[in-house]
Amino acid sequence: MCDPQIDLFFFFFFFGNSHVLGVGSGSTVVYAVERLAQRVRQEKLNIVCVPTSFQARQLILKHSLTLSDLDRHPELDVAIDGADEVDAMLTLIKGGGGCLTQEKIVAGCAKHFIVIADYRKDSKSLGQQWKKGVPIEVIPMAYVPISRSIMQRFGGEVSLRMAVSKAGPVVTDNSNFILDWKFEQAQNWKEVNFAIKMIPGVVETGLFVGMAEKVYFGMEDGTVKTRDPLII
Ligand SMILES: O=C[C@H](O)[C@H](O)[C@H](O)COP(=O)(O)O
Repeated sequence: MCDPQIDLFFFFFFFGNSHVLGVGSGSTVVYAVERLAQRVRQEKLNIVCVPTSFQARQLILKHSLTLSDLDRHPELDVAIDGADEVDAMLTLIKGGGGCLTQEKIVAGCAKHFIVIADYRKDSKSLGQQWKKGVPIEVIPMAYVPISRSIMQRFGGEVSLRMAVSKAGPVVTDNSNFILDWKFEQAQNWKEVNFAIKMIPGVVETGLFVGMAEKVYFGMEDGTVKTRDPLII
């Protein structure tokens, strides 16, 4: 993501100087927060930031931005976040880094939800680019029945995400487990998201349907492509 496009984004959404911003998680958001911090310092903007994860909170503190939460700021002007995959309708897969639940809550509280991603996340249909499946955050004691239920109803393979530098499973910022559902074919993502959420023990899915308002793709040649939803 090049700076001019990030500037365009900030110009568009921060035309005043007092805003509440949701800060997403992952590696891409880091660039946006760095640029935001520069602008806040240079222009003395009054921006309050609501994090979507432990990582986002640390990022906000590292850059001496003003940290807030949904208790104090339940309505946000804009939330900015990365994605693991974005399809033609702006349906997203998120949660590759295990942070989907707080991200969805914060995005849902924002008037505008903007996604920044590199060209490798851009696809026509979910599953073309992101091969690790749809992340689903679950209550630990329910991970086996939930896995079985998803496979029986929707096919594919569900696996418990295992930690890399720790024995056992990944534990989320909310003390839950993550399942990764490798689906076999494109689905009606709105219906599937709803159906999975209805399974007892499911906390949230990494399917973000009808939420993103605009996506900025950083392209290989340094240019930026934008996409607005075809249907919301
Ligand atoms: O769990 C992680 C979040 O959903 C991230 O926003 C997503 O994985 C994209 O991360 P990155 O910008 O590192 O590709």
